[in-house]
Amino acid sequence: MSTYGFLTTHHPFEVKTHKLKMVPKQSFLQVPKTHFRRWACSVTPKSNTQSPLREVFSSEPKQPSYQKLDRVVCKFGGSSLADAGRLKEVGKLVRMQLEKTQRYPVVVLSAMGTTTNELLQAGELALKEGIVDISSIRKRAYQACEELHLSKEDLVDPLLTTLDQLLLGIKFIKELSPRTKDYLVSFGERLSVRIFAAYLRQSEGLPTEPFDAFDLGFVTNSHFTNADLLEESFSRIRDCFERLVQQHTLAVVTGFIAKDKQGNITTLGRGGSDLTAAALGAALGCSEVQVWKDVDGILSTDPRIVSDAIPVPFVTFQEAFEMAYFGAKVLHPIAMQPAMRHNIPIRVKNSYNPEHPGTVIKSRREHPSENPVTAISLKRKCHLVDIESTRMLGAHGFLAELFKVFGERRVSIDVIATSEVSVSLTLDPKAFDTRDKEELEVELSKIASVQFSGEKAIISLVSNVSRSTEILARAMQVLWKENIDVEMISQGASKFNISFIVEDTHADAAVRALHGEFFRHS
Ligand SMILES: Nc1ncnc2c1ncn2[C@@H]1O[C@H](COP(=O)(O)OP(=O)(O)O)[C@@H](O)[C@H]1O
Ligand SMILES: N[C@@H](CC(=O)OP(=O)(O)O)C(=O)O
Repeated sequence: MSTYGFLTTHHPFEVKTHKLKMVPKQSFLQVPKTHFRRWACSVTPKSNTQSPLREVFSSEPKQPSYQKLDRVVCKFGGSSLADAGRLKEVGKLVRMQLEKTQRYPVVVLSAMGTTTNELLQAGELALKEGIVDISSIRKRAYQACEELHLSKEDLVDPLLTTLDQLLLGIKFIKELSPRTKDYLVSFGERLSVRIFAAYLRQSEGLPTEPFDAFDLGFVTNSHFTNADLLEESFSRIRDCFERLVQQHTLAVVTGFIAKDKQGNITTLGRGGSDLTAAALGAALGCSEVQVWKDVDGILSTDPRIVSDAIPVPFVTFQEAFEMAYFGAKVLHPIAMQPAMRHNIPIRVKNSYNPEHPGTVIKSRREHPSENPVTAISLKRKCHLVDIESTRMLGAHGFLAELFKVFGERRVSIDVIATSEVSVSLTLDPKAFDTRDKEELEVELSKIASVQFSGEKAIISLVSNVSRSTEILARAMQVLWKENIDVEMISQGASKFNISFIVEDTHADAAVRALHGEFFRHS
């Protein structure tokens, strides 16, 4: 076999033609044929797609029509806010920013430490065991208040009492809907901004005010647990900021949460505070959005797999998006969207090592990178679905019907490989539940024979795809030596990504081997 076509897609798309790309034979000569089983075809993003990403990644950056604020947005995630000691450190970083720019930054906070997970666990416990227990959340909030010399009665008790009542409600009604989950997890961010703003005001003497993002114009649709920010949010945020936040006020805003048009609290998906920060930066025309984490910026791969992963000084918005979408937990995938549209750089910094320059994310690379691979990301526990048409449909009709089934259930496809009548694709198990899976199986089996297999991993090389021959040859050599079978291979329509599907049990070894190959001399 000497011709192959490749693609990746996660946008809504239409299939145009099976445009196969020639790949020189010699690049695969040393790799046994059995090494790959699935190949991908070329898919073109649909021009009238509703996807917000489509608009972002196809359009030129817009210049804000309003006056640029020389303010920066500083977002601190849960890993930077584990306890009172960390809140003090973050306070120093905020002061440093103020001294540097002589302007108050806009601060965005996530929930402290692992509060969001604990809130979700408390919800499950109330639902399944009828036990209402917020002790870990109360303990963290009380300890922070005590160590920062703040009054817990005024600051956190009202919220904790409401949280207790909510869990009692879950216990008795025996229901924990996505809407209730969003209300439940919102307590994490609402607690942290109140504590931190009070600390900055009381101990640092700064004119600080806490704000819930929904009071500052953040409005979403009603897709609870993973809501989309509505376009009108941007003008609303500007208006609310002008009305509610004085020039001499340091606003501390909740990340992650918003409200829908009916007034229900919604959330922007796990890790969504990054998006809150980017949206604020875009709406207010800030000069930079800083995202403070517990690592020295975006690293060449997940440091929990490769302990000597190295910081990547520069990535483009598209590269950062590909990384985040394909599993790099460091940034929320959609966070790049507003920043890119308004051409606002995002800087990823380490709150534990503030001197380190971190990573800058911008529109364009000034100098081409020497390394063909920018970073490697990993998305685990994916489903691989093999679908073969059982009807006499042409490729267009078959694929159209197929994608309608996924589209109607809002299940997005990560990686796909097609021939005229058979398709292999991967699905993120977090994007659908057992009922969705059953429904998908029923609907798909009306037009095709379907086989789901779980426990697969997508390894993505975020890379310069114009060097794909070299990248593929080197990657395949390495995986072959490690005896790792590649079940599917796909080259991004975006031109920034080459993905391999392997057994989940081989994922760590594959990432280590690939990292060794592409970052050995860095
Ligand atoms: N490529 C990567 N670069 C940096 N960090 C990564 C990468 N992949 C995974 N991570 C993980 O992401 C974590 C930071 O993201 P997260 O915990 O969401 O931060 P925060 O809670 O501060 O927003 C790091 O501690 C690291 O373990
Ligand atoms: N607290 C939310 C939102 C968030 O963005 O968190 P973090 O910044 O810690 O990833 C979560 O845990 O998902």
